[in-house]
Parts: sequence; structure tokens; C-alpha cells
Amino acid sequence: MATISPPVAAIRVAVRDALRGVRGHVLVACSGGADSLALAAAAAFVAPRAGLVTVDHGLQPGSAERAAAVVSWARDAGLAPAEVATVDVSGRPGGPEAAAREARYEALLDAASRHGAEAVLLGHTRDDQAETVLLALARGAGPRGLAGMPARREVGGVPLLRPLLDVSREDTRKACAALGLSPWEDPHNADPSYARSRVRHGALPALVAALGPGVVGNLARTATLLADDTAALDSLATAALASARTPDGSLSVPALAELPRALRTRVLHAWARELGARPAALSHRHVAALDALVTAWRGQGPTHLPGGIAVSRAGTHLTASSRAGKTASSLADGAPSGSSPAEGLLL
Ligand SMILES: Nc1ncnc2c1ncn2[C@@H]1O[C@H](COP(=O)(O)OP(=O)(O)OP(=O)(O)O)[C@@H](O)[C@H]1O
Repeated sequence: MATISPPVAAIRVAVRDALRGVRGHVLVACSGGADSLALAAAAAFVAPRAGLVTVDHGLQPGSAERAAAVVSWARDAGLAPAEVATVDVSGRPGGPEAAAREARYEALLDAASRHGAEAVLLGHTRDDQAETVLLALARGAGPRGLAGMPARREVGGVPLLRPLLDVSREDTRKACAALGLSPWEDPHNADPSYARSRVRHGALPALVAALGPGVVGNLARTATLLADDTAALDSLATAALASARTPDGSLSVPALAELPRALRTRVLHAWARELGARPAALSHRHVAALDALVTAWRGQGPTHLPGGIAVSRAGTHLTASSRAGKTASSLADGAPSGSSPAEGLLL
């Protein structure tokens, strides 16, 4: 009897576990790299119905050929539908990486809705999670950033699943080798002009050399622990925001002032997003300035948030207005920043 290689088996188990309760059709987002190729091969084996989408960003020579090769493999592997989504990344805000990511997620969500997929599967591994945590630590992120990438997150009504967050990158490579698959090597992954690449090839190996091989798994575990804490605090903050709200859409300063800082800053962050501040542009400085309107009030002027929103203290209320002259309640109703569901997604 043929034996299955342990990495292939481990990845199939991880995918099966992630799909527990999913009866319908799922789509694998596959770049052709080892991680998502191993994921797609496992999904073809364990999912009741799985298809594949590969996004062609048109940013590298040969990207169309790569996409066509991935789709051709997927059809042979029994994944249906298997399709290329071609995206235009020009004219989007942020750097080229952020633009490509946003365009990619939009295309994936669009494919999911066209095909009525119950979920989209992404190939992020434990190593990607450890890199994400290190990058977050280095930029001084709070618990939300240190919580890394969620195993499940709903965006625009579509669950995005990451079944491989407990699987090492080495195992996805071994699985591909065991299955006779030749993954595509993304040249960006080795390009030292990207911080993630420097973490992958420099910082993380140095930490492993200094502290031992458990570092990668431990960083990833930190993300899981903080994700639990963050989810609990977020639900408390949602309730606290509802209690601090007044009928005209402003927030009650006394209600905010009595909250512990950890909750208050979450409430203010959530309110700023609701008012239309783009998540990617909203920094801890904006939230600290909002907090000062509550806790360090000395008659200061308004706090300006990304998206042309100004928040002022008026007596015992925080009120918001936009450059266009809208007030807090109409701002919150209208999602004025034009943000897409894919914006602000953590990769
Ligand atoms: N061009 C693409 N088309 C479809 N999905 C993609 C594409 N690029 C990335 N993805 C999805 O996002 C995940 C993370 O991609 P990223 O490039 O950040 O990591 P990676 O470790 O290089 O992954 P991989 O080895 O699968 O390319 C991939 O595993 C895949 O699910």
C-alpha cells in the first residue's frame, strides 16, 4: 500500500479541519507558490467541491504564462472552476504592494460571489504568521497587529480561511515535492527591498540561530493568544460604543471617561472608522489625539482624521464633521471615505 508523506497528510488534515461545517463550494486562492499549491492540492483531495482562482497582477514579465500554468494544473487536479483573474493595480492609493494586495482581494471576493463560493482559502503558513508578528512588533503595533492574521475572517460576506497557519513553510515545500509539483518562486519573496523579505531571510533566521528553532512557532502562538484577547476586547468595545452614543451621533465624554484606556481607545478607533477614516491611514497618533479630547481636555482644537474628518469636543460631547460640512450622524450613515471591503485587510 502506498504511504502518504507526513507533510501531505498534515496539510490535508489542516484543510479538512478548516472546512468542518462547510458543505458547499470553496475557492482556493493560488499564486502557484509552494504554500498555496500545497493548499490547492489538499483541497482537491478533501473538500467536497473546490475550485481555484489565480490572480494575474500584470506586474512581472511572464505573469500571464504563470497564471495559465496554474489553471492548467488545477483543471488536471479536478479543481473547478479554475480561472485567472486579471487585475489592474494602477491608480490605487498606497505603494505597489498594497495596491496589488487590494486588487487581489477584490478579485478574489468577486470570484467568490460570482461562483457562490462558501469560502476562499488562503495559503498563509506558520512562518508567514511569525513574520507578521515580528513586523508588527518592529513597528510598535498594539495587540491587534500582534494578533497577526486570523484563521477566519469575513470580508464583504465571504469567509476568508487560512487553514495552514499551523503548518510550516518547509512542510508545504516537502508536500509539493512529494506530490511531484513544481511551485513557482515569486522573485519578490527574495527581494531585499521588501521588509518582509528581509525578515524572512535575515531577522527570523538570526532569531532562530540565537534562540532556537521554537521561535517561529512561539511567535505564531503569540498571535493566537492575542487574537483571543483582541476579540474579547473588541466585543466589549462594541457594547461601550453603543452606550456612549447620543441620539445626534456624537459621543458622551463622561461615558468614555469612565472606561479603562484599553477599551476607550478601541471605542474611539471603531468610531473613527465608522465615521469614514480609512483603516490603513488611521494611526495610534490619531487615536491618542481623540483620547486627549476626553482625558486631557484643555480647550484644544479639533482632531483631524484621515478622510477630512474633524472631531471636536463640545461641552460633554465629541462631535464629528467633515470638510464637506456633514455632521456626525450623517457621516456615520454614509461611509464617506469610499473604502472598499478589501481595504485594510491584514495579509
Ligand atoms: N497571485 C495570486 N493569486 C491568487 N492568490 C494569491 C496570489 N498571491 C497570493 N495569493 C494568496 O495569498 C497567500 C499569501 O500570499 P503571499 O504571496 O503573501 O505569501 P507566500 O508565502 O509567498 O504564498 P505562496 O507560496 O502561496 O505564493 C497565498 O498563499 C495565496 O493563497
